[in-house]
Amino acid sequence: MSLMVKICGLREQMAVEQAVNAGARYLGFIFYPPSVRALRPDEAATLMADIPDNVGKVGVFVDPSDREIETVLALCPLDVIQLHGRETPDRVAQVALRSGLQVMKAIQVETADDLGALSAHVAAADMILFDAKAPRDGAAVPGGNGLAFDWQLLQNLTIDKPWFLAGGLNKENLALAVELVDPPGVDVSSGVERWPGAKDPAKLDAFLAEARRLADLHKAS
Ligand SMILES: O=C(O)c1ccccc1N[C@@H]1O[C@H](COP(=O)(O)O)[C@@H](O)[C@H]1O
Repeated sequence: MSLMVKICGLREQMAVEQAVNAGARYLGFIFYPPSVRALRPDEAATLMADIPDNVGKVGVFVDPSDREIETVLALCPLDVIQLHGRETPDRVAQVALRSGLQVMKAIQVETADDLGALSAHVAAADMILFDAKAPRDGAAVPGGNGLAFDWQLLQNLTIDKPWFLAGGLNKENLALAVELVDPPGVDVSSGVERWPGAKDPAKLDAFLAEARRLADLHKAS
């Protein structure tokens, strides 16, 4: 098993370099102004300048207009557009067609009902990401909340596209998550931070080392 790791919500050059050197497969940059991790396109472009081609650059959007996406793409060489709002499968397909990029659709999960539209999203998107539903507080952003959901809901899932488990992951709970869900990829933001928006070098290294350990364990078994 190779476990893909996506580190999301990057804002600092040092953290970008560290994530690349420690084996992250994807790096995520937030283009959603209400988030504490949001970046302007020019700031993100600077952070992306030296990322090697084998590491995917993911732009995270929430119900974006075409114009919002185009404004970011004018400066940022994204590989993947992550849609983390209430986008329908038709909208997902439209974004993929217009941008020519891969699209990762985030599905926010609380109960089995939240997986009802999964097959339509799988058909429309190139990748799927499962995250916890945001708190019902009206001020909450739809992701990056450090909240996990009931991972058992994803057990025995068969999806013929790459997919990621996200939501409240950290070094301590990664082994259990991987054992229960066996995801091809995992995605983390809060769990490798000192405080919202600031990545913690020690937590970042520990998370990526744990992901490598779990992948090696799986290979050896
Ligand atoms: O991180 C954010 O601020 C954010 C804002 C809006 C949409 C998505 C966002 N983040 C995504 O949420 C997952 C899970 O985060 P966490 O590990 O639970 O903190 C994160 O990896 C991003 O893909």
